[in-house]
Formats: sequence, C-alpha cells, structure tokens
Amino acid sequence: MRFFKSFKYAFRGIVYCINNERNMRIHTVAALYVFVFSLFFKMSRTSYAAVFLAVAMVMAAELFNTVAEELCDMTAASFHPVVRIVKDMAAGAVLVCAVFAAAVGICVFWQPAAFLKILQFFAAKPLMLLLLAVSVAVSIVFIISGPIGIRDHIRRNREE
Ligand SMILES: Nc1ncnc2c1ncn2[C@@H]1O[C@H](COP(=O)(O)OP(=O)(O)OP(=O)(O)O)[C@@H](O)[C@H]1O
Repeated sequence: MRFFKSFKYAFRGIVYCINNERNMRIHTVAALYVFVFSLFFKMSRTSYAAVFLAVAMVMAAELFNTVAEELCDMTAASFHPVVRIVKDMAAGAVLVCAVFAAAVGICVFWQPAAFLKILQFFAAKPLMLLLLAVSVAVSIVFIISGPIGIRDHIRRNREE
C-alpha cells in the first residue's frame, strides 16, 4: 500500500509542475509530438533509448528547477543573493539538458527522407492535416492556460 502511495505522491508532484509551470507544459507537449512523429522515422532501439533519456532528462530537470523555485520563494520573499544564484543554477540545469536534448534530436531525427514522408502523408490525407491543426491549437491553449486555466474558463462559461 505504501508503495502505491509513493506513486500517488510522485504523480501529484508531476501534476503540480504541469499545472504551474508553462515550461513543463511545453516539454510535455513537445515530448508527445516527438513520440508521435517518430513513427515516420527510421528508429532503432538505441535511437528510442536516446530519445527517452533526453525527454526524461529535460522533464526531471524542470521538476528539480521547480523544487528549487518553490523552496526559494518559501524561504525568501524579497531579494536574496543566495536565492538568485540557486534559481539561476537550477534554470541553468534545465538549459543544459534542453540543449543536449536538442542535439540528440538532431542526431536521431536528421533524416530528410522522413521529412518528405511526413509532407506526403499530410498532403495525401487532409483529414489528418485537420487533426494535426486541431491538435496544435489545443496544445497552444494547453501551454498558455494550463489545465487549471482551462478548467476555470469552462466553469466561468457554465456559470454565465
Ligand atoms: N528572491 C529573489 N532574490 C534574488 N533573485 C531572485 C529572486 N527571485 C528571482 N530572482 C532572480 O530572477 C530570476 C527569475 O526568477 P523567477 O522566480 O521568476 O524564475 P523563472 O525562471 O522566471 O521562474 P518561472 O519558471 O516560475 O517563470 C532568477 O533566476 C533569479 O536570478
């Protein structure tokens, strides 16, 4: 039971970060698109392993960055030089992971033939193109407003 509870707490932490950090929502959406579009690419097990690691690295760094921010905001409401350096380093960790994740992406997904395949796929299937456009629109709203913002907007509309 304790074991399952620890999963529950961990998921609560991830959900909190998604709800409160726009960057975490960007990472989540980007990861989803990477996995969906990877179907068009020649992917070995090693390629998938590299992509999984890169995604995990960026998301874990964002979670730790949020931990640092929350602790800093709790301990120092006003300017503090230590808070500044702690927050800067935590943000630096995310940047390092994101830059190297982008490098992994270039190594794995630099396949011009696959780009052509994607173009041909969407040119031949207008319904899929429409689905892609809708998913992009939904993703943008999700990134900007977040789940809480969307929920509050729906509630306000219901009340009116
Ligand atoms: N209390 C503080 N004392 C000193 N410097 C601070 C303090 N709060 C923020 N800073 C500086 O401002 C920068 C941005 O801080 P902030 O808390 O807005 O982080 P952020 O990366 O913009 O976070 P978020 O992901 O929530 O937008 C920090 O990296 C740090 O240099």
